[in-house]
This record gives sequence, structure tokens and C-alpha cells, in this order.
Amino acid sequence: MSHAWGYAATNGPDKWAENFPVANGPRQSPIDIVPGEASFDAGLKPLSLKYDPSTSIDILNNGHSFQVTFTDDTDNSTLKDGPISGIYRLKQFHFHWGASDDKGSEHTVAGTKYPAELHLVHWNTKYPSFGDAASKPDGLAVVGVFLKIGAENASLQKVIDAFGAIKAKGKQTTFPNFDPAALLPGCLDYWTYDGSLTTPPLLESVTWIVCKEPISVSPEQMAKFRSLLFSGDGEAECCMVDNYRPPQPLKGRPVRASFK
Ligand SMILES: CC[C@H](C)CCC(=O)Nc1ccc(S(N)(=O)=O)cc1
Ligand SMILES: [Zn+2]
Repeated sequence: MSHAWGYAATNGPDKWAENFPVANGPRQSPIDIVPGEASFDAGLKPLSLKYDPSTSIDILNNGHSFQVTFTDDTDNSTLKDGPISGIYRLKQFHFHWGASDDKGSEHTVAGTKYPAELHLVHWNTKYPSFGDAASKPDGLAVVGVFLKIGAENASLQKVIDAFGAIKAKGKQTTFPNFDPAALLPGCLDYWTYDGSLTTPPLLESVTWIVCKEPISVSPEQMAKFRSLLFSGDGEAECCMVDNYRPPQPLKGRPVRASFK
């Protein structure tokens, strides 16, 4: 298989280990979170997320998901406290979703799949860059937020309104003045564990911070996610759906809860 990894039967999660052997490593993500087996840790601090909307730059269809990218040359949009030490800068956020509402999230909760999952990707400023941090065991911190079918989400709609310009792989457009804090749930209780990127290169450099409370998304909004394409202009159209990796073995890792 060339390095063209994807989510199809021919190049999907079950094939990734052929080119990325860390796929079978000791700290892979996502995982199934079993609340009854998570241990409450009173030492865990509340998350400190401080985002500056002026750091949002553009929105891109990268052929695996769509992502909103941020300028990360200052400490204007950061994650602090929670389970981490130091200052982590926001680099991008993206989503994973299913072809239908019964699947789509990467993490699951006692086996429950949500229709989608938001990932806010941050890197540790003790390292010079995102790329450098991505290869360090404490290099990245990703905040995961589940999406649950319900009322229309006005903040999410701002992202969806840009989809017309990024339908196909490789398309990108400016996306200024967006506040990603508007995509966070009201309650920031979380589970945390040591894991990895959930797509190749599957680097084991991520402190995962998964929020217990989901945000809402309407059925019509989910349909718009499913109208994006994995394929590029001029290629046979292939809807961008089921771009999620299934849960991986916990291999003895502790999962801590910030709440009782
Ligand atoms: C050094 C280059 C860098 C590894 C490749 C580009 C990148 O950012 N990948 C990435 C980011 C986040 C996730 S997830 N889904 O949040 O775990 C998965 C993959
Ligand atoms: Zn992700």
C-alpha cells in the first residue's frame, strides 16, 4: 500500500500497521472510556482554555477531514492546567463523523458511539514547533468533544457555512475571526489518558482530554458534514464519511476523571 492511507477497506485502519507499525503500540488512540473504571483524581485541575478568535486563519479539506488552522507563533490561543504542565498552543481543530447517526466518534463511552467528535489539537511550547512536539511523549494535548444529535448548533453553523468552498480534497479558504471556545460544552469535566494521534503517523505523543458533556448538532447539520468529499476535483466523487478509527487496546493504561 502506498502511503495513501485512508478509511476504505483497502487503506483503512486495519491496514495502517503495514506502513505505520506503531499502530500496534502500547499507547494508541482512540479508546473505549468505561466511566466505572476511570479513577477520580482530585489532583487534576480544571481546564484553562483561552482562545483568541483573531488567531483563526483558514479552513481546509485535507482529504481525511476538514480542519480550521490557527496562527501559533504567539501564546494567544492556549490550553493550560487540566492534566498538563506548561503552556500548549492551539494549532488546529477538526472532526470525525459517520455515514449515519449511530457511529462516527473515535472515543466511545461504555461502548456508546456518538455521531461525531471534535478534536482541538494543541502543542507543548517547551518544544520549538508543532512538528517537533508531535514526536515527543508530552508533545501534544488534544481536547475531544462529542457531538450528539439535537438542536441546531449556531457556532457549528459558521463552520458549515464554509463547506461550499472546501467540498473537494485540497480545497481551502480563509476563515477569520472564529472563536473555537464557542464549540466547547458548558461543563468541562473530562477524562484523561496517554495516547496517540488517531491517524497516521499515529505518533504516541498525545495527552488526551475527553470532555464528558457533548455539544449538540442537528440532523441537517450532520448531513452537511456528509456532503464533503474525500476525493479531489476531477476524481470519482467519494463522500467524506466514517473517517474515524475504532477504539484500540488500553494495554493497562490508567484513565483518570476530573469529576466524581
Ligand atoms: C508532524 C506532522 C503531523 C504529525 C501530521 C499532521 C497532523 O497534525 N496530524 C494529526 C493531528 C491530530 C490528529 S488527532 N485525530 O487529533 O489525533 C491526527 C493527526
Ligand atoms: Zn482527530
